[in-house]
Amino acid sequence: MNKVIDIKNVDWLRDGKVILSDINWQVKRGEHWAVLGLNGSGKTTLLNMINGYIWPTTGKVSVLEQPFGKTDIRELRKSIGWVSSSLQERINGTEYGENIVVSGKFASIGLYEEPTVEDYQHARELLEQLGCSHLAERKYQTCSQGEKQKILIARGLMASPELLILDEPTNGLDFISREGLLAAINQFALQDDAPTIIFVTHHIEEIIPIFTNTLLLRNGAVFNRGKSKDILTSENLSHFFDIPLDVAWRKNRAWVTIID
Ligand SMILES: Nc1ncnc2c1ncn2[C@@H]1O[C@H](COP(=O)(O)OP(=O)(O)OP(=O)(O)O)[C@@H](O)[C@H]1O
Repeated sequence: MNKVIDIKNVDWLRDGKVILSDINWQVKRGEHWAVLGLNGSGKTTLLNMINGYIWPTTGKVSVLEQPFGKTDIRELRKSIGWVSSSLQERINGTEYGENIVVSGKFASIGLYEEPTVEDYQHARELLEQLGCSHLAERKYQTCSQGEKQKILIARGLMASPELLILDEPTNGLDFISREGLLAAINQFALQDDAPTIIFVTHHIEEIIPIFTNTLLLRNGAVFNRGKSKDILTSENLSHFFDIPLDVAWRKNRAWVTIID
């Protein structure tokens, strides 16, 4: 399978207002993308569409080569892992880390089906890959924000998805925890069997090297998309944010300063 996401000429209108406008975006297997945009630029709306929660007003959407309109969206969702802050709010705090991870297999919040010994083994392997095996036996409510995010990412990986969407996973993290989480994501993404990752952020410096490609969204439209090295330049981002910016690349990441 080559095209993980294929969005063609998509508009989405609500209450007479254009929320997404002429979106064209293709994600191929082997690529990992960052999606960058200010508040209200349409990032969540776009993710809702990729997950089949909303339908394009015009245009075509195909995910994992399943054209919307001709596919069972609920079946398709089993191949998509989605980690968002709204998920975080729905987790039962008294539940243990490994149970939360295992629940990802059933796409449920609690455990309604009986997991197997292999499921628990897989959950522990995922926690280990994210550098947090010790959280398996910890109650969720006793975990730090960064630890909670790692548990939720492991949960998102439990069903071995082909596409993993991380919607602002660093929200609420201090900079040390944030770097820890980004390092874990980077390392995980380098594995051969890693899913395609879409990483939504407000922060340019969070676009770590595995995010080879970047989509810039502004006012519900694609401002620019392509190789992160070409997209994250002083000139481009100054136009994008409409403010003079200087971008310095350090350790394969773009760091931004506002020029006064
Ligand atoms: N169901 C809806 N009905 C009307 N307007 C909507 C609806 N969903 C989103 N919008 C509007 O569409 C715009 C884009 O919203 P969206 O949540 O996609 O932005 P975002 O980039 O995810 O923002 P943030 O970074 O703040 O999460 C906003 O102006 C929002 O108010």
